[in-house]
Amino acid sequence: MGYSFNVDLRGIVDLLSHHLYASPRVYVRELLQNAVDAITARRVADPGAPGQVLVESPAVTGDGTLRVHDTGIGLTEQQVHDLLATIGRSSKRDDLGFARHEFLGQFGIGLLSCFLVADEIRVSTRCGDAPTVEWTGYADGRYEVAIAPVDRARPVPGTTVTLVPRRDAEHWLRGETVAELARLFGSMLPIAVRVDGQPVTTGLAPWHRDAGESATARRARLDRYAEEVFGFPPFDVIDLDVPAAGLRGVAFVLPVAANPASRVAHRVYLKQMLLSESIEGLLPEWAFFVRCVVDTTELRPTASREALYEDDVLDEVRESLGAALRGWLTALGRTDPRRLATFLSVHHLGVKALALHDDEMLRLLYQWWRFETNVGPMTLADFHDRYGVVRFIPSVDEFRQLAPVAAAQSIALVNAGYVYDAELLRRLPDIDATIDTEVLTAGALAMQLEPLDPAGEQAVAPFLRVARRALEPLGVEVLVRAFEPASLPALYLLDSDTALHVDLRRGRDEADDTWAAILGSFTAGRQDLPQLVFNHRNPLVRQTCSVGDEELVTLAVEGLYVQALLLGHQPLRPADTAALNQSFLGLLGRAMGEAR
Ligand SMILES: Nc1ncnc2c1ncn2[C@@H]1O[C@H](COP(=O)(O)OP(=O)(O)OP(=O)(O)O)[C@@H](O)[C@H]1O
Repeated sequence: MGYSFNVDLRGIVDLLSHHLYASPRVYVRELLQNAVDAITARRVADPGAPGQVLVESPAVTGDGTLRVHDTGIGLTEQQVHDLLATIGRSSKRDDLGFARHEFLGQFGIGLLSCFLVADEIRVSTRCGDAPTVEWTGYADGRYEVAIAPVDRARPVPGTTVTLVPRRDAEHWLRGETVAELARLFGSMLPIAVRVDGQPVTTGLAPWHRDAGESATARRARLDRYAEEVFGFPPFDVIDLDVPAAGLRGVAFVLPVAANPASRVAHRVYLKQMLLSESIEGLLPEWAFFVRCVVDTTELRPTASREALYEDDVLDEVRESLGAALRGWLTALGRTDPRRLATFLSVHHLGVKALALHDDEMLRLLYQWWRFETNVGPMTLADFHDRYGVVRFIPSVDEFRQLAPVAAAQSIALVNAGYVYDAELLRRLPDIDATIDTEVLTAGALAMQLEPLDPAGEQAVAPFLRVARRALEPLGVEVLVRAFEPASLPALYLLDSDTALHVDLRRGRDEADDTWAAILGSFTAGRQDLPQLVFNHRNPLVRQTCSVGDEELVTLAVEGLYVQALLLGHQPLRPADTAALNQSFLGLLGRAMGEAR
């Protein structure tokens, strides 16, 4: 046997009025919406019918209540029972239960939001020539209906909704508060709304074009709007138009970098009524550098009207708005590259994140973003034109260390150590197969440094022997090469791969047996060591090579080793610090001894 659900009316009213909405202020929106929908409905049959909504605050009514009068279609007694007293019943859906396009409402619960601020809702309504009906609803789910006595019969069709405020909610009904909320939610409505006699609607969207308004004046007006609503003077304003979603609006480009992790909230109107000031997910995630204000006829609200319903139309809107922003960026590159460069200097992180998966954005960066290189700041396009292979180093420290040496060997290098850069450079062949990219490793650079001739090799052999003996305990391989700049005595070379194995080896030596065995399995068979390359063109190194005094050579080698570590921004291990102390104190001792 089948049963129907029972409903606890008080629980449902409480749920729908108190727990669906984030703030009581939405009651003004729901009342305006019902009034506007009623006028729309009346105008379907009678396009010339008056369209006015008048709100009277307690200051005007004088009895502590708030009243909303409209010149809409009104309700018959039967409709009152059917629509006002049945939760979830709405006149704004078609026979199949779909929302009718011309109306703002659809769920049949909006009026209940008035219980957020009121104990009692009274409706006096007249439809056509039918008698005026009075309905009173209470927060506990009871309601009363009666035909109005003659002295309260309405002279013309329309509806008045009266709210009797709850004790602690009177402030929500104050004239200024209601006017402010009516302006916030309804200023764009095409129907005249007055609060205590003052008009609150203009019917104009911020992006409208006044006849005779110049482009500069419109831009100044939009700038003021962005300041007022979003709190910043926009870097640029992008007009948005997605006909398939009945969407119009503008995107304001932030003048300062936004935190990619922060909430990106937009102001969204549905059929000219503000849905929410903080809608997320309207744009693709990467578009964190704009704030939008849009009006749409096709997107669907959730029942609380505080978010957009995730559906295919929203997906398409997201895609179209993303395309509009990308179009703006590429157009800026064509028409005003300097402005694009300024934009990129602020928002490069966002664009780089986008370029990881978007060829067009990668092309834009390739053409216009100036990377740090060891031959000065330069776009990748220029770099490629000048040097062919786009050689880069994926670590800032390594770049700092190798850049001057590479420059002296005429090797041009890009610093790709900042976030996303290395991945973007590796992706360059995706946008142009003729672009070669290559990571410069420390090992490859060492290969470029000129070896000594056989006689030179022989001459430095005693030095090498002493240097190797001094540095072997520190796990460093020693070489002598001749390279520029001659002012650099020694170069410490450690690429990331080797660094990893050096770390693992160190960990293995310091760990207990179990860990040592695990770490050992990673380093097995690898003998990579960092290299210390002495520069035979450096006068001090030449001198050290020719000194017969082994103790002095050892002290000099240790000192030069630690200096090379510091130049390469390498951390000093205890053994390195010990070598530094030994060298410094030893050399001082020798100098003092000689001075005596
Ligand atoms: N001012 C009014 N004039 C005429 N009819 C009204 C008025 N206010 C409410 N109604 C009727 O009461 C019904 C229920 O209103 P309610 O605000 O609860 O829901 P809705 O507007 O249909 O949908 P939503 O929950 O999406 O707002 C409406 O569908 C409408 O038929």
